[in-house]
Amino acid sequence: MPSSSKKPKPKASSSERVARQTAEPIVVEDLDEENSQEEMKIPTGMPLEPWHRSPSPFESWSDQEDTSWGLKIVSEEVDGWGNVRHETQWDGWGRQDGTNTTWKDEYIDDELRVRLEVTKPWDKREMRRRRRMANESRDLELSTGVDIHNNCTRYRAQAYDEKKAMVLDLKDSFSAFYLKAKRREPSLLDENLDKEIEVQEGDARRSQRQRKRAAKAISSSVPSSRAPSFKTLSASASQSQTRASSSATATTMRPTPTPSTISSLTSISERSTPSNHRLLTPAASSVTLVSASPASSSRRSFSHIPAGPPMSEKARGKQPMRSETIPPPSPLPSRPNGFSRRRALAEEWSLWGAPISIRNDVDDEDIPPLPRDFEWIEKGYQYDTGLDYLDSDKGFLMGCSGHRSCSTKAIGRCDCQGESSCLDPSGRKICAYDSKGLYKFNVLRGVEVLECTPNCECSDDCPNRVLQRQRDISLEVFKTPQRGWGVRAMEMVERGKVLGMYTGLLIRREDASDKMDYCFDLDGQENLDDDDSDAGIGDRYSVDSESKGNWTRFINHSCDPNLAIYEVVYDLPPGQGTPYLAYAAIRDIPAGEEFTFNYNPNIEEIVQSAKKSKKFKTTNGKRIPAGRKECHCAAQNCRGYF
Ligand SMILES: C[S@@+](CC[C@H](N)C(=O)[O-])C[C@H]1O[C@@H](n2cnc3c(N)ncnc32)[C@H](O)[C@@H]1O
Repeated sequence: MPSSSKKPKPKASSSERVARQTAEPIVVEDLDEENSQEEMKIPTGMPLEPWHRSPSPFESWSDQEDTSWGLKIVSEEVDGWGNVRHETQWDGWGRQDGTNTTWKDEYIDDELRVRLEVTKPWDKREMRRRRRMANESRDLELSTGVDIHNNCTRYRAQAYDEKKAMVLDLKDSFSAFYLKAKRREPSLLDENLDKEIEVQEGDARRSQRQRKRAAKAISSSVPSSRAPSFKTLSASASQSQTRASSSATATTMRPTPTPSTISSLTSISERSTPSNHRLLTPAASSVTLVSASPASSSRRSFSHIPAGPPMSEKARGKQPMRSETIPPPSPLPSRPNGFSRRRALAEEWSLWGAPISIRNDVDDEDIPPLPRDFEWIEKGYQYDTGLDYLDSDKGFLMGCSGHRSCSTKAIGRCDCQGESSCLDPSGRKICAYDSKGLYKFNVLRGVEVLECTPNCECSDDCPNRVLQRQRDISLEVFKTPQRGWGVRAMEMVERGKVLGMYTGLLIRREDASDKMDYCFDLDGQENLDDDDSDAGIGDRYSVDSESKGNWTRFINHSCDPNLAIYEVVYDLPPGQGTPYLAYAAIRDIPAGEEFTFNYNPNIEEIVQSAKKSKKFKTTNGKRIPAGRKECHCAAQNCRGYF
């Protein structure tokens, strides 16, 4: 439906502007004129003029500034640089010749740099069209008879990406199924196999439709044009409905305490003991989360959020290979009026596992300051330009034959542990987890833990699949007085509990700088040191979670941490320098205690080298090594910097 907008004054087209700015104006000829053919002839022997696009005919407007017009976008044009112009139809307006459209550069809010509400009907229609195109055929058209400009329009390029992602989705589910089926019954007739594969692919499509419906439910129930449009919402890979529904049941069955039972997290944390596992549900915390002036603060924070495209094909491609380990987002219940920005964000973050809530008792900041295109990645990496090859073919990963070989005691017998360097003192391969899935802290720093891979035949509850499991601890992202936002659990966490992984954009080490607050080198250290002698050497990588990541990006540093980091691989090859960074509880952590880890395990070396080179700076009267930050962890053994 057309939305209302201010006056239809079309701006001069870009070529028109060029014509106006050049000292020697380009003569604009009306091609409908009878003699236009004469004008266009290029005299032989003359050098060719640079190519100029024919400018739109000049139109003058004498509209009142405050006139509102209904408008409808009817087509768009994308140039080779991706700039978009919309053809717009204005209600009750037309030229004498019967035409009633104008061309306008992309409808963008100059201040917020987001597409305006008026483009929504058009964007939706285009998306439906692209999806139809992607669904109609699974062929990938690599070259066409049409010219390169048409081939590169947004319409075609996005349809191509979506189609590719869909094919990859199906391919993954197909090969996983095929491997399993073949191992289960090698003599399975091809005919039967074909039938089962059809069913499998049908399931993948069905779950894709369900995901889209879930994402639609979210976007349509947020009552603002600048509603968050977090791309991963509709971007999950094909996933098992069975697990999804069982996890949804678990969540809804939890008791919801009343506000009086959760008056303060601190008091709960004081009351909690390892034998007293208390659980706070985010439903309860959200009751108390409304800030002093919800309307104004939520409006302010909305300005960070674009009404951008609703999904990222890249994100979809990067969902974990073992699709069963993460359930698809389930449709959310309908929300009351006045639904807050904070709750919307918390609900989105909660789609991937146990609930996450957001709380601020310190000031009136509504939500953590996120880049407006922030994208949630619960597990895995996205790859920076040129690094896609690291996300290699899963077919090369080792696989075990399941049965009892994955027992935590006899892990050495597992075929997938061929390359494992997790060894006991006598050189035998050992499992990094106990039978409850708790990390045993028996692995040397830098040694990668090899969990079972997508090619293993064992089930999802295999004791050697831990980091890849769905997150089951409910969390709270909360504002601290001196360390910005932090994160804590809403329930007691047992020693060895594996909480999750650091996710984000995988970049080359040399592209990481000390300015990047959310960047961690893939050796478990925050990247703070510009003079890092490792930088640029060999295949070393870092993970940047500034604009893509999950709750772990909120974990602050402490000189007396309660979490440790270790390295894990399961759907990427071991030894290529791209392990996942897993967080495990070093000790029992009471509900409400902030999660922290040591950003600089090798701080001693850093201090020694600062002493040698005499590189120190003074911050708030404290003398700290250059490149370090002042620490406010408040631990008894705090060094004062990290
Ligand atoms: C990965 S982020 C952690 C989340 C961050 N607090 C936020 O609000 O998004 C790292 C940044 O948090 C802050 N930070 C973390 N630990 C801190 C500490 N112990 N003392 C002071 N600031 C800290 C620093 O600004 C650091 O660069």
